[in-house]
Amino acid sequence: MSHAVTCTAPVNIAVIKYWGKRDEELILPINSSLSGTLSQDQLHARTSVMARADFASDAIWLNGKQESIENPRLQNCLREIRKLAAAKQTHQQGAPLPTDKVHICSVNNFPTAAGLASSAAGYACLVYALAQLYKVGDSLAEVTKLARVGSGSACRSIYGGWVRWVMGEAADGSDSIAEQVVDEHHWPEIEVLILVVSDHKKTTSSTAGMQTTVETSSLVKHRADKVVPQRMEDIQNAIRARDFETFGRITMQDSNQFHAVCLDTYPPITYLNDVSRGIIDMLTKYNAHKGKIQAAYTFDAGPNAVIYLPRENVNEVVNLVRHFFPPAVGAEAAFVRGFRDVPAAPVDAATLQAINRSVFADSLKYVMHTRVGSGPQVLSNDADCLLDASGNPRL
Ligand SMILES: Nc1ncnc2c1ncn2[C@@H]1O[C@H](COP(=O)(O)OP(=O)(O)OP(=O)(O)O)[C@@H](O)[C@H]1O
Ligand SMILES: C[C@@](O)(CCOP(=O)(O)OP(=O)(O)O)CC(=O)O
Repeated sequence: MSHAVTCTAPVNIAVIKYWGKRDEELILPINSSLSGTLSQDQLHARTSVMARADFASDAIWLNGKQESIENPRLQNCLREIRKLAAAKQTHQQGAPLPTDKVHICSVNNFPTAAGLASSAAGYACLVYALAQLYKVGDSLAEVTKLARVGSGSACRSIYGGWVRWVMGEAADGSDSIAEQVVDEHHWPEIEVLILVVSDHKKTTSSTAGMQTTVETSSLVKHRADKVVPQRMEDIQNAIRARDFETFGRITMQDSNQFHAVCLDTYPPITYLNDVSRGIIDMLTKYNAHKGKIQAAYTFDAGPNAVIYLPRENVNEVVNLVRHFFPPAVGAEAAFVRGFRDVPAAPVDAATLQAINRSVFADSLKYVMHTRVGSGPQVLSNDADCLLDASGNPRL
């Protein structure tokens, strides 16, 4: 008898950053964090899981290639989910036995490990699918804890909309969970641009980087204890009130502080490059020229910019990007990709004059235009399964 489930899960991009653990094994953070979940129409992981008593061993295929199942993060997820299934004895309700082996097959519809939060979508998708398979998915709070032991930021991808990860206090991690603040329908005016910077040499992984920060930075303690708690309050109020001015200011300040803390790490960590700094400069001058925040940038552990902005500003900002960070000649057609067309148009001379910076051609790979979207979904059509009847990846 075989059991199989296929799910999709979204990427999330934090506006209050998670950076630093108080427990490496359980993945418990030193501060709470908050993110927007991005639409799965543009970015998602899709994962099929199948359990059978006669599989020789657990196995995983990622983007068409078999990977080691011994990855400790993966092992943590499998162990915790089986523990839960055994405790709840869900096999008596038709779920596989916790001792059955599982085959896992996953694909991302976007580049893996390119700083687009693939690990967040990947682990969220994996544990969400396993939770359905073992029939332990009733409490989403529990599922967020399972995702957390795969990758901290993954716990926020279990919900759509705007999501907070409450750091918790318990040593066993029982209260370190993600919760939805508001769903994806609350603030539909907000859209998202991801400016994918051409240079994708991954410098320092988030896991290693934040460990060195906690060991060496004195600023990070101040950030976690004194700055983030108030920002968490303020940004949640801003989201509830759909107050973009406050939301945008806190988003940019928190990104800036995260990168300041990286620089305060010894040896220092630099994730931003000249293109990233150029984007910050352009948006800072643009916002100043307009006299209010029109678009808010945030950067994770890499040079790519994520811009949260109201729909009414999307055309102008995309055309500013086309002006100051133009694609190579001939690459214009697929430069902006997303859920609707953003027509190329000249930006008015006064705005260009106010920004007054040199053009940085061929510095971006492409711009992904997306929005805030829903949490993980179960795909119930057999044709969506990535594994064939005998548990091998479908070609
Ligand atoms: N669909 C998936 N299923 C399971 N694991 C995945 C999946 N996608 C990515 N991963 C895991 O995440 C790793 C990539 O994570 P990494 O942190 O290097 O990149 P990223 O998540 O794109 O970047 P960042 O976390 O800095 O935004 C992969 O090597 C793999 O172990
Ligand atoms: C900068 C960040 O994107 C860091 C994400 O770190 P990870 O969740 O990738 O780290 P691990 O828990 O070690 O897997 C900020 C954020 O998403 O909050």
